[in-house]
Amino acid sequence: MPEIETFATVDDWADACADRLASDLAGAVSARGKALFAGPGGSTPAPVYERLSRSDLDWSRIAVTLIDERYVPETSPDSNARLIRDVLLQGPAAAAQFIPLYRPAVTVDRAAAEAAADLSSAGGRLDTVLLGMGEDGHICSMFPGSPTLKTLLTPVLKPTVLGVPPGRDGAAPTIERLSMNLPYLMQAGRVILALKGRTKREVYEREAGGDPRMQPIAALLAHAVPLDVLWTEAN
Ligand SMILES: O=C1O[C@H](COP(=O)(O)O)[C@@H](O)[C@H](O)[C@H]1O
Repeated sequence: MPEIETFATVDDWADACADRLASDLAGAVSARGKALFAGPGGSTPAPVYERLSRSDLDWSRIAVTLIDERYVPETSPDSNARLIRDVLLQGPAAAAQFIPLYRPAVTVDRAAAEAAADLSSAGGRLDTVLLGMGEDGHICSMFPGSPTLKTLLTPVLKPTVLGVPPGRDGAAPTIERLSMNLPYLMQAGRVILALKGRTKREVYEREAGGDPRMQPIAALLAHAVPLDVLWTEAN
């Protein structure tokens, strides 16, 4: 299990996350002339996105996407794309290409297939990833106990984006979603799991010892995802 790196303040934690992402993106641009980044939605990433958006990078060579999304248009307050546009794709970072997962389509599965094709055209392999985790242990839209979890956590499939139906009997997720699968994280250059608050640390430590077929955190550890875990107690 990777060491949990502890930061005294949210500022220190967000600086460290943003510095590592910026360093990975700069390295990829320098080595290949382009870079691909994927990040989460939710309440965690805003201070990291604010800092990253101010990084001195050749943003015109960087493509930005999401690790997961609710199946809603950007006009919805639940849209992860909206967070990315409002917080990350500002200032110098406005020059980046944005590849949304959501697009209007006949079904969420069709939208997922189109998003996967667009990502493949952009190079496919993620140079660096920012990952959040819910207090129920979900990462991306891999919800413990949900019907699509087993497929999302299957390590031998190709990296792709899948449609995620709502859980049964009101279980999470409450609406349709799109999610990268585990192989997408396995082929990334680096995955930074950004955790805030004591509860999330406890969930991470508990889930790490779980069954990799059922617990997303256990799957990250079992399948050699190149993981940094950065935590601050402050919420
Ligand atoms: O549903 C989601 O939640 C997780 C965690 O969100 P947080 O509010 O606890 O930070 C997030 O990583 C994911 O991208 C999002 O779709």
